[in-house]
Amino acid sequence: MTTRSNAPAYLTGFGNHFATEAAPGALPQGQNSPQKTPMGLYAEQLSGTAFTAPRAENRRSWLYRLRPSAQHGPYVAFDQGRVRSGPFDETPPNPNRMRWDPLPIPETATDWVEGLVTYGGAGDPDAGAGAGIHLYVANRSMTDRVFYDADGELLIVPQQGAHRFVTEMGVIEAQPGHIVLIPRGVRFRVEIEGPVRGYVCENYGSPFRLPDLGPIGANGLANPRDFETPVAAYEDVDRPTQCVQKYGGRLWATTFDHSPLDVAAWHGNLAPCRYDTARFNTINTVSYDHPDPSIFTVLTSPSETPGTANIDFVIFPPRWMVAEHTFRPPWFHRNVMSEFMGLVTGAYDAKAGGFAPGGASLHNRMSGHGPDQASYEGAINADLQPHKITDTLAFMFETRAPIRVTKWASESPQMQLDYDDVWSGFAKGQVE
Ligand SMILES: O=C(O)Cc1cc(O)ccc1O
Ligand SMILES: [Fe+2]
Repeated sequence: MTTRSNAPAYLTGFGNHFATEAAPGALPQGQNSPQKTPMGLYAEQLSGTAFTAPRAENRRSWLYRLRPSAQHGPYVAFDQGRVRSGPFDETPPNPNRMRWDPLPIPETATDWVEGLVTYGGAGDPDAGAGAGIHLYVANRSMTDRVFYDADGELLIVPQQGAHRFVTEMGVIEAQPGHIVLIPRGVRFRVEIEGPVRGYVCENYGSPFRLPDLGPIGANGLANPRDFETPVAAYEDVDRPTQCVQKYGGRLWATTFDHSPLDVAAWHGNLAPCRYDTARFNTINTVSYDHPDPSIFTVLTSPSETPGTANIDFVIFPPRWMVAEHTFRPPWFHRNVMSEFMGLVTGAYDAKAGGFAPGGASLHNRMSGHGPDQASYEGAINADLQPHKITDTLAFMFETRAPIRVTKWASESPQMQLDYDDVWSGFAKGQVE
C-alpha cells in the first residue's frame, strides 16, 4: 500500500473552489478532461447539484483517480439491521416528547457502518426533502470497507473518541467538538483507536450552507475560513474492498478489487470538510431576554420557503450569560419546527438532569417543552451576575417537517419512559 500523503493537511474556507494534488502534476491544467490525462489517471466529475443549478448553488468537483469508479460488479442488498430511511412509516406519527439515554458501546466488534442506528427522521430521500437522524457506536475501524450515501449529505457530530475519516478526497481527523460534513456520494472509511459514539444528520435536501447573517453583518457565527477541507490523499491498494452504499433508503454492497479511495488529485467546490465548534463566534444578548436559538445556527439546509429550513444545525456552545432581569435558560415554548437534540459534553442549561452526553431528545411540532423543574427553580432564584456556561456542547437538528421515530427508537431500552415527569411538578401561578 502506498499512501503518499498521510498526515492530514487542510485547505480553508467553506465551499471554496479548491485544487489539490497528492502527486505533483496529477491535476490537469487548463481543462477538466484532456484527451490524455497526466499519469493515465481517470477523470471523473462528481456532481452534488444539478448541472444547471444556479452558479451560487452549484457544487461539483473533478476527481483524478487510479481506476474509474465505474469499475465494479453489481450491488446486492446489505442488511445491517438498524439503518432506516424516509419515508419514515414504521411507527405512527407521535406527538409525545421523547428522550433517550446514551447508547452503550457495543461488546462485540462493531465498525462505524455496523454501529449506525436510525432514531427517526422526516421526509423522503427520493423527494429530496427531509433528513434521517442516526446515532452510532463503534469499537473497531472499518477495514477493507468503505461507505457512501447516495440518499443524502452526512453531517457527523462525534461525541466520544478520536475519529479519522479516510475519504476519497483526503483525510479528516475529528474529535468531539468537531463536526464533519461529507457530501452525498463521497466514499470514506472511519478509523478509530478506541470506542466512539456520535450523531449523524443525513440531509436529503439542499446541501448545508452557512446561514445569512442579516444585521449581524459580514462576520460572526461560523466564519467561512474555519471550515477545513483535506488536501488530496490516495491509497494504491489492490485488495478486495467492500463498498457499502445507502441508496433509496436501503443499504447495498459490492466488492471492488481495489480501494476506491484512489483519487490522486481533485479540484472543485464539492468536498468534505470539518469545523471545530470551538471557533464559533457566539452572538447573544447583552441586554435582556433570551433570544431565539437561531442565533446559534452553524449550517442550514434551506427549503423552498424562505427562512423555513429543511434542516438547521444549531449548537449551544460555552458562552457568557449576562442578560439582566431575565429568565436566562430556554423558555417554555411550542414550535412549528421539530427539534431533535443531542449533547456532546457537559450539561444543558434547560435540563438539570436526565439529558446525558450521548443521549438524545425529540420535541416535535407544537409539543410543549422547556426547562425542567430544577432548571426553572434555579433560574428564577439565581443571582443574575455575569456567568459563564463552560464545558458544554449541546446541539439541535431542527426541521420544518415533524420527525417520526423508528420502531427501534420507540422500543429502545434507552428510551426514558418517564420523560413527561420533568414537567409534572410545577406549582400553579397565583392570579390575584
Ligand atoms: O428546546 C430546546 O432546548 C432548544 C431551544 C433552546 C433555546 O435556547 C430556545 C428554544 C429552543 O427550542
Ligand atoms: Fe425547543
